[in-house]
Amino acid sequence: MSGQGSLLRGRMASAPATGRHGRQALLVQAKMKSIAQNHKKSVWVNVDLDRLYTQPPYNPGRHVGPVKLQPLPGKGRGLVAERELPLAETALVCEPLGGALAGPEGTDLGPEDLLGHLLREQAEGRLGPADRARLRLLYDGSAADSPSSQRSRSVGLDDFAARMQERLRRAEAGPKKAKGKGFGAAPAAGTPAAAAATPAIDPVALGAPLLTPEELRPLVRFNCWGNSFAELGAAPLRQEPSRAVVGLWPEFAMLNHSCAPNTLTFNVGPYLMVQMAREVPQGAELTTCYLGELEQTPLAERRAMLRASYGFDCACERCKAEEKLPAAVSAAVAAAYAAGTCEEAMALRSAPTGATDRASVAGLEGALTRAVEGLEGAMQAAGLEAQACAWLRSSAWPAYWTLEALRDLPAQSKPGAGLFGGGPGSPKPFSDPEVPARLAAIVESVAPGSDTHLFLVLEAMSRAAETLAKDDPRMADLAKDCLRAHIVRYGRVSDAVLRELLQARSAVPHYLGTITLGTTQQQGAGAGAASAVTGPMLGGVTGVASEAQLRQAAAEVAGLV
Ligand SMILES: C[S@@+](CC[C@H](N)C(=O)[O-])C[C@H]1O[C@@H](n2cnc3c(N)ncnc32)[C@H](O)[C@@H]1O
Repeated sequence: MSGQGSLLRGRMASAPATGRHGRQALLVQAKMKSIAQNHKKSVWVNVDLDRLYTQPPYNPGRHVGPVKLQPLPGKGRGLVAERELPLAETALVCEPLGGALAGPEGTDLGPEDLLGHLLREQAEGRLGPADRARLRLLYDGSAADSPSSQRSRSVGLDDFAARMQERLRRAEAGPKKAKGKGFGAAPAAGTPAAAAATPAIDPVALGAPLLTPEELRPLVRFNCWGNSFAELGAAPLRQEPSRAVVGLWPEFAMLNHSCAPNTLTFNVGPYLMVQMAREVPQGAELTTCYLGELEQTPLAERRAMLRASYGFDCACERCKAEEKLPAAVSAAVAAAYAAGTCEEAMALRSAPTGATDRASVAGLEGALTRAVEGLEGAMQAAGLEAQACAWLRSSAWPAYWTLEALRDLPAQSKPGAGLFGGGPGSPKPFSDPEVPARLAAIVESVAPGSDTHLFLVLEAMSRAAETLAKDDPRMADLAKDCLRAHIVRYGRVSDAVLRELLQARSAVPHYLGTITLGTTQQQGAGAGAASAVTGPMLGGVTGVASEAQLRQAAAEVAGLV
C-alpha cells in the first residue's frame, strides 16, 4: 500500500503556480506539504510486519513508538501518546523479560507458572543483572504514590532495555560508575521534575542481588500477560504450532487498564504486539484491558476483579458511564448477565455434542429473550446514546451471545459441545449472517480487533457469501467490516500478507472460551483441524473481498493506501 501523501502530492502538482492563484497555490502547497510530512512522520515503526507474521527467523527487535512514560495521578506510571496515533498504528513490539513460558495449547498458564520459570532461569544463571534490575522496576503492588513506586517513576521507557544493558555492561566492565541521563538519573537541577526529585537508582546495585520468590511473586502477578493459544493468523504462516504462553513484557507492563481500551495486544512468536485499536490524540493515555474474558461483564464484576487482583478501582469512561445509569437500566444489565450465566446456560457451553436439543432449551431461550428485551427496552426508555448502549450490551454479553446462538439453530438441531458441536449434519454457526454481524458490533465496542471480533466479522462475511449475491450491497459492507477489523489487528502489512492472514484465520476452528465455534468437533485452534472448514470460509474471503474493497477498507482505517 502506498501512502496517502502521494495522493496529496498528485493534486498539488496540477495547481497553478503563478499570480494571485499562484500565491494561493503556494499556500495550499505549503499546507499540503506539511500534511504530507505529518503523514510521513506517522510511519515511524521500523518493523517489517510482513516478515514478522510469516518468517520466524526474522527478529524485529524491540520497538517503542511515539509514546512516553509519565506519572499519572492515582495510577503510578502510564504510557502517553507523544503525538496523534492513528488506528492500526503499531505502538509497541516487546521482547519477553527472562523468556516467555510456553505450554500445550489450551493450558491456562498463570503467574505461578511464570514465577517458577523465572526462578529457574535465575537459578541457572540466565537472568542476569540487567534483567533483574528491569524486573525490579516493574510495579510491585505498592500503592501508586508510595516511596517504592516513586522511586521508579523517573525511569524512562527506553531504559527498560537498550540503555539499561549498555550502562550495566559499562559499569560491570570498568571502574567508571554509570551516571547521566535516562535510567535512574536525577532530573536536571532547577527543572520542575527536580522539585519532585526521587533518589537516583544505581542500576548495578539494583540488579546485583538475586530476586527472592517473595520479591518476584508480586512483580509477576501485577505485570504478566498470557494467552492459551497462538495468534490464529500468524502462527500458521510462521509454521508454528499453537501454544499457550505467559510472560513479562516490560514496556507492555507500563500500560494501565481501561474496560474499553484503545489498544489491542497479541503475541507473535516471542514478541508481544500492541496495536492502536482506536485513534488517540496527542497526550492521551494508551490503555489495555486486564480482564480477559471478564471484559464482557457488568460494572460490579469488573470492579471486584480489578480490586481483588490489581488493587484499584477502575474509573474509565465505560465504568463512569455504567456508574451513573438509572437504576432500572443497571437492574436490567444485571438480570441479563445473570440469565446468560445461569447454570443451564453454562452447562450448554460444555455439553457433549447432541446431549441437548433445541426444544429442551426452550425455557432458557425464553428467559434470555425476556432478559435481552428487558435491557433493550430499559436503554431505550432512558434515552441512552449508542456508545453507552453498545457498552451495556457488552456488559451483558453472555445473554446476547447465547440467545443469538440458540435462535440461529434450526428447531430440530442438537446443540452441544458449546452450541455448535459440529457432529455429522450439525448446523453451521450463524446461518443468518446478520447474527454474527450484530454480535461483532457489540464486541467491537470494547475490543476491536480481538480474536472474538475477528472471528465474528469473518463468520458474518463467510455466511453471507453463501446466501447473498456478490454484488449485493450488504456483501460489500460485511467485506469492509471484515477487512477493517483485520487491518486494525495486523497494522501496516502488504495486501498479500493480509490476505494470507485472513485465510489462515478462516481455516482454523476457533473457540471462544469454552464455546466451540468451529464446524468440526475439535476444541481449540489446532492447525490439524483446519482442512475440515476451509471450503466455505475461504470461499467467503477470497471470492468476495476484491482488491478494490481491500484497498478501500485500508484507506478508511488509517489512510494506509
Ligand atoms: C501493569 S501495572 C501498570 C503500570 C503501573 N501504573 C506502573 O506504574 O508501573 C498495573 C498496576 O497499575 C495500576 N493501574 C493500572 N490501571 C489503573 C487504573 N485504570 N486506575 C488506577 N490504577 C491503575 C494498578 O496499581 C495496577 O496494579
